[in-house]
Amino acid sequence: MTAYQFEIQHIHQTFHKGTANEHHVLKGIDLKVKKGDFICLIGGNGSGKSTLLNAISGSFPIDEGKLLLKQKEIQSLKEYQRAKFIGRVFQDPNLGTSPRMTIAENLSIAQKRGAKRSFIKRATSSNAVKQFSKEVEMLELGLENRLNTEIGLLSGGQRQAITLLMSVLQKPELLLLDEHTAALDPKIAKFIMKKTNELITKQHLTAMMVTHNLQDALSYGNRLIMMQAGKIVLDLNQTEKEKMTVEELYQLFSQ
Ligand SMILES: Nc1ncnc2c1ncn2[C@@H]1O[C@H](COP(=O)(O)OP(=O)(O)OP(=O)(O)O)[C@@H](O)[C@H]1O
Repeated sequence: MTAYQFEIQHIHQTFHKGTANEHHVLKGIDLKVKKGDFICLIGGNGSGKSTLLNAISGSFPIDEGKLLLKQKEIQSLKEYQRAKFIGRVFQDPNLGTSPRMTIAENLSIAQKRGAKRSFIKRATSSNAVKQFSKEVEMLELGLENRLNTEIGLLSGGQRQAITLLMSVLQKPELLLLDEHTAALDPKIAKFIMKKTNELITKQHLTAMMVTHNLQDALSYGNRLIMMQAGKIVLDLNQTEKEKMTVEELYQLFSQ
């Protein structure tokens, strides 16, 4: 029997239950994810992609179903508890970092999640800085020389690169990327996508990435999932993905 890294078992989610605005957004989602799977998740506006990632990370308690991470049920855990093993990057580069803290301090928070601030200060003044410097260097943005710069002074692209690094610093059991390049200019978006792929492959991370870029969805990862109206309607493996063209995928998307 395959031991999956992550399993979604029959998730349902309805918002505004019992009111005129009742909306059944996730309609019985099932998914088995192997360790090292890098899944691209596509689907039209409002199909439920972000809601699915929110359900996984614990933004709200799910109505029905189970979430199993390495065979342990996590659906009852609070969002902050899941954050210890689930990394997340959002579309907005302003989310996920503390703007008034330096790059080093932000990285320190990511590394010592849950530690007291005094500990974070000590960590940034010790060998940790050297280690951060090495990690930041791989982003190839020259930010290793600006570790004491406040995050709020960085450009959106630089900030998103740091957020990405922070999300993988503790080697998450599952990494969730929600259109994390969508707010960036095309050049930096391409660069961040390349770095994302490098980080995921190098660390053999298990990841789910929401994207509206069909080319990225075909180029990256080993599996492609499409959602429509709260259901998974397409699930392609690596071989099927390699055979598919953007035009063919677009046709399926538009059905
Ligand atoms: N917390 C919430 N309360 C009420 N409705 C919600 C909530 N979260 C999501 N929805 C609704 O669920 C539906 C699906 O939204 P979701 O953001 O998951 O779609 P999506 O596939 O990520 O879309 P997009 O591509 O536009 O980001 C939408 O109609 C949205 O308004």
